Amino acid sequence: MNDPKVVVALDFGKKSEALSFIDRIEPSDARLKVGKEMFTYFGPEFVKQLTGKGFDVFLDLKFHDIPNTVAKAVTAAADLGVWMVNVHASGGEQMMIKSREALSQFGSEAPLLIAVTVLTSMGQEDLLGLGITKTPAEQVMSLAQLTQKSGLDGVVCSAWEAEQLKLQLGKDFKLITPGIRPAGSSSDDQKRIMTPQQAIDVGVDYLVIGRPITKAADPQAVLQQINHSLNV
Ligand SMILES: O=c1ccn([C@@H]2O[C@H](COP(=O)(O)O)[C@@H](O)[C@H]2O)c(=O)[nH]1
Repeated sequence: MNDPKVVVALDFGKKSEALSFIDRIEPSDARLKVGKEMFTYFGPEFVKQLTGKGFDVFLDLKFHDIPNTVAKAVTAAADLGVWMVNVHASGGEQMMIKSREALSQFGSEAPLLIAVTVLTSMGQEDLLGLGITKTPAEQVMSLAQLTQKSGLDGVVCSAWEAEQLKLQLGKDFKLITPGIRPAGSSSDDQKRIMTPQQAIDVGVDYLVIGRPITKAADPQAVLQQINHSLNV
């Protein structure tokens, strides 16, 4: 598979567990996501270890700060050689534009720059708690429109919003969706979920999958089953 659709969220508690999984898969099987937990424990060296093995790494640190700080943070991510990096769309247009501009110096080597819209662990009630009266779908759409206007490559959203986003923002605007659950697996703390096959069918570009793989007795076997079910 030349363009693996699955991005495994490497939320392993121990580095040794992550490495033993990685040693049993190929870069053509999956891309890897390093998030806040593993990055905080193991830092840039861990990311370099993964890129050194030939894996595409999505550095999921969801930067959200003033424009200057975030532009420098995404530059540091690009210096690490990651495939994709993200910011929070709610950081606003100026923050996203400055980040996009900061990556222009990397030319064709620049990582994909995407923005988080509404976390997949959130539903209508959670938005109301923040004083947001839009539905999750409406809020995702307005943040995605702002993201596209700011020149970014795509968004993190749930698969529930994918069809409408592709329709309104075009097929080249990348959709990366956590909240993916194979049929029968626990939803954990995710609220807007879909199965891998359904997500591909509604037009998602990359599926972020963590616990259904990382908590399995045989993570490599589960990944292969998911890839097989996708038939891509
Ligand atoms: O809206 C979002 C944004 C990021 N995530 C991250 O994706 C994985 C999902 O892991 P699962 O175990 O498959 O639930 C995790 O690292 C989150 O930090 C998200 O879930 N939702």
